[in-house]
Amino acid sequence: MVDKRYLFVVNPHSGTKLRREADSMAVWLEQQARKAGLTAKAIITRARGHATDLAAEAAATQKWDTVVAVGGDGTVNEVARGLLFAPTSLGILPLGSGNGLARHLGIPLTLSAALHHLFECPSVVIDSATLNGQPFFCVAGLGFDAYVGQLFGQQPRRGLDTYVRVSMQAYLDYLPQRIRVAGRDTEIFSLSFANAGQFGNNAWVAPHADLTDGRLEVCTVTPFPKWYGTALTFQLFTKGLKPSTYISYQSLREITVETEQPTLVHYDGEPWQLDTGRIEVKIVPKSLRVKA
Ligand SMILES: Nc1ncnc2c1ncn2[C@@H]1O[C@H](COP(=O)(O)OP(=O)(O)OP(=O)(O)O)[C@@H](O)[C@H]1O
Repeated sequence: MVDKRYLFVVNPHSGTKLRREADSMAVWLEQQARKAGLTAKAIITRARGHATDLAAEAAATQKWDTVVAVGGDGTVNEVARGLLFAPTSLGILPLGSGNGLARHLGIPLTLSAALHHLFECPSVVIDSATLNGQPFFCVAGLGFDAYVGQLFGQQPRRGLDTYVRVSMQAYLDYLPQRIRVAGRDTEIFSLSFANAGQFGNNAWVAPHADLTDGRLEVCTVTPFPKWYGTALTFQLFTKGLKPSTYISYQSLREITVETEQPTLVHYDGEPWQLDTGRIEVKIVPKSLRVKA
């Protein structure tokens, strides 16, 4: 059955385009849906968390078949957490900075193609995961990636160019951190919990990740010499990251990590300063219906 009723949730703080064009985007989306013979409403979010309230209400009332996150992975996260275990589907129009989940799912990146795809494609049921109870859908982690997420969140402007600048700056001042996993101490550059394969912008941290296998791909990067940074970056952006002296993978349903101090983590690129040194990450199999 093709979905007929669409609620578009537009985040005016995603990427670079929506900041200027959220109002006209909302009008255009409703028009396009009407032209396609569909029922639709577009709402611009008023604050962080608003998208979750809208999605949760849609799931509870079943007034909408699909709630569409119009934005990046942060918006996808907010909408998706309101739809967990509901018959209502998540849709994605990737207008953020990284768009990791959309890219993993093969959703087109141009607006008109993504909208056409959204109206035509079926839905599939995928896994989600939690980090200390906080749902995530793409990738969560600690170390360098969390530091980049924090610096990025502090920038007045989003977008790919900001990501590149912030990542390079972070690489210069980031210090590795010590963690304990299963009674073993390790020094890490980063530790990533991948439900989907990439952070966004085609940075593939776990090219083999499968959204429907009931597992997380845990990627540990240990501190590496400067010369290896170039090779690592090349592999990351060519989907070629693989086990090496500095990189290892584990395919797990859950993992507990301990840190000496409460640490900074990220979930789907959103920074989060924990108030505990214990990090529990778990897969939640088959928990989200998504149009892809
Ligand atoms: N009305 C709003 N006002 C302020 N912040 C908002 C609002 N609605 C959503 N947000 C927040 O905006 C942030 C950025 O959104 P999002 O992640 O979609 O964009 P992005 O960071 O540019 O893209 P990506 O995550 O793909 O890199 C998220 O943290 C989200 O919670």
